[in-house]
Amino acid sequence: MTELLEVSGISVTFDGFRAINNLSFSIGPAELRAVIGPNGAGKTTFMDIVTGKTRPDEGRVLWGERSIDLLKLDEAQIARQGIGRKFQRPTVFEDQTVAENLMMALKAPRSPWRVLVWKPKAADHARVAALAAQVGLGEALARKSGELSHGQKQWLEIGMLLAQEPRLLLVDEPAAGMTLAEREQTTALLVELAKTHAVVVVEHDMDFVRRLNCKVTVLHEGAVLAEGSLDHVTANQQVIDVYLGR
Ligand SMILES: Nc1ncnc2c1ncn2[C@@H]1O[C@H](COP(=O)(O)OP(=O)(O)OP(=O)(O)O)[C@@H](O)[C@H]1O
Repeated sequence: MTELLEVSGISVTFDGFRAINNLSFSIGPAELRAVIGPNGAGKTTFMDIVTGKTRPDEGRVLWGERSIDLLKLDEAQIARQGIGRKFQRPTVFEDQTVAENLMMALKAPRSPWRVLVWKPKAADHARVAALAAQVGLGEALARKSGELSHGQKQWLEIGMLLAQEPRLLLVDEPAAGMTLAEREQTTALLVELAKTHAVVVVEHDMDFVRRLNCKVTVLHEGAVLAEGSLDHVTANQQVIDVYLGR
């Protein structure tokens, strides 16, 4: 398949409530996509399904050139396939420096006994410096993460995700709580990343979505209500009724 991720006809019911209802979604290997929709539309549940946290009752989730069936894999296996998720609240280790946080996130040996004896090599330090530069923290390598601004912590976390070499990044409300300057830098970072990755951004801030200048998927009641450019979806009367016009 030419898409990196292809989700078709998924549904999930919680205690009789259909949170996802015959949802289909696909994204290419170098594509930026914004997912918007009212509270309870199913955005989080959709990401939970892609990352293996929630199992759909029906439907398919296929991944990569070999159309791997992600529904057969557990969360850790899906992450290893190259799917990274960034939650809204940053979870960096505040007592560690930027460099230390990035080093911990590198694709180093993970078996318990090897981790104990693992010593970063010159190439690992170079990779950490490159990751920091990529997310705009090149000058902040030695700073304690707890001292960073909210926006910088978000970028550090994106850097830690990138350290795992994902092909798809799922990013939840990256602009929340950011200053205008930080939002602009975040836009530039996501646009740049999407030249070489699939990037799905869940966001409520419509100004931020407009600046992303990408295809938009509108979810409502667990299904795709509209898809296309932001101008296209915001002209859709149903989208206005259920989301924009509130
Ligand atoms: N584990 C669960 N058990 C029961 N209901 C759930 C569960 N998870 C989600 N839901 C329900 O499914 C619906 C979709 O929720 P979801 O969190 O995916 O929406 P969302 O679009 O992410 O909303 P928001 O913008 O508020 O984050 C909601 O009505 C929610 O209450």
